[in-house]
Amino acid sequence: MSVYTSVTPEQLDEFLAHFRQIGEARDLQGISQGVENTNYFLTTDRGEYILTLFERVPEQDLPFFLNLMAFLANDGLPVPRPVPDDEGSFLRRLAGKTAAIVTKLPGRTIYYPGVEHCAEVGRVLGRMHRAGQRFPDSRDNPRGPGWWQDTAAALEGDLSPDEWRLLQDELTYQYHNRRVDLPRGVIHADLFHDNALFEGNELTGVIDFYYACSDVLAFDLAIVANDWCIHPDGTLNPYRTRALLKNYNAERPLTSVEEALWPVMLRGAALRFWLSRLWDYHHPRDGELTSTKDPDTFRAILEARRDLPQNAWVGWPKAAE
Ligand SMILES: Nc1ncnc2c1ncn2[C@@H]1O[C@H](COP(=O)(O)OP(=O)(O)OP(=O)(O)O)[C@@H](O)[C@H]1O
Ligand SMILES: N[C@@H](CCO)C(=O)O
Repeated sequence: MSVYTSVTPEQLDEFLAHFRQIGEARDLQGISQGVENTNYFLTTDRGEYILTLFERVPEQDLPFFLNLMAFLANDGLPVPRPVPDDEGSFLRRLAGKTAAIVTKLPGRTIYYPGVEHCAEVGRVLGRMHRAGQRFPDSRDNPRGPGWWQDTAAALEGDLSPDEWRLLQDELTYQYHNRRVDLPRGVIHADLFHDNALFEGNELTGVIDFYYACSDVLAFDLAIVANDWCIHPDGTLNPYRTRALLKNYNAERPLTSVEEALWPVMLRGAALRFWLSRLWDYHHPRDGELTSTKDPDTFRAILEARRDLPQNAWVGWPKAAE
C-alpha cells in the first residue's frame, strides 16, 4: 500500500477552500497501487479527481511535470489535467507535502495487452511526441547514459560475475552506438501498460508523468515495446510490435536513422530498467512497503534483444515482410 501521508478532513477542507472551482469534498479514498507518491481518489460535489501528495519527486521538477500534463491535455491527449488553485498555481502545500489535484480519467488498467492495445498506445504515443515538440520547457533525463554508468559502477560489489560481464558489455555496446542525430523531444519515459487506462480498446488515460523528460523519441517507443509487446520469456511478439510501430509511424513517421538504431534503442531501454530494478533490489529504500520489481525480468529482455540479429527489426513497419 502506498498512502504514506494521511490527510484529515479538516486539512482537506482547508486545502479545497483554495480550489473553489471543484467544490466541496464528499469523499477521499487512499489508492493502494503505485509506490512513488501518496494518491487519493477525491470526490467533490462537482466531480472526481486524483489528489497526489509528492513524497520523493524532486520539488524543482514538479512544475515541468504539471505544466506538461496541462499542455498535453489542452492538445486533446488523454492525460490527467491539473486543476489550478484560485491563484492559478497547480501546486500547494497539504499535510506537510507539496500536493496537486488532477482530473480522474475513465478506464481501467489492462493486464495482458493485445494487438489492439498496442496499436492504440502506438497512436497515442506518436501524437504525444508530436505535441511535445511544441512544449517550451525541457528536463534532462535523470536515468540517461550518465546514470547508467554511475549506477553500474555503484553496483559492482552487488552483482555476480555473470551479471557484471553482461552489464559492462552492454554499456560498451551502447557507448559505441550512441548517435546525436536521433529525433529528440519530450518523452514519458515510463509508459508501461500499468500506466495506461483503457475502456475496451480505447486508450482513455496515460498517467504517471513523473519520469517525463527530454530525450530520444525512439527510446520512449522502445520502452513501450519492451513492456507491451513481449512474450513471457522476454522475446518480442511480432504482431503486437508491428501494431505498435505501424500506428506510431502513422502519427510520426520514423526516420531511417531511427530504423537503423532500433535494436540499439530496444537494448538501451532494457538496460535502463534492468539497472533501476537491480539498484532497488540491492538498495531498498527505507520504509519501502511494496515488493521490489524483479530485475531478472529485464535481464531476460536485454538478453533476448542482444540475441536479435542486427538487421532483424521485429515488427518494423517499413521492413520487408
Ligand atoms: N488521473 C488518474 N485517473 C484515474 N486513475 C488514476 C489517475 N492517476 C492515478 N490513478 C490511479 O492511481 C494508481 C496509482 O497512480 P500512479 O501509478 O501514478 O502511482 P505513483 O505512486 O504516483 O507512481 P508509480 O506507479 O511510479 O509508483 C494508478 O494505478 C491508477 O489506478
Ligand atoms: N516501470 C518501472 C517502475 C516505475 O518506474 C519498472 O517496471 O521497473
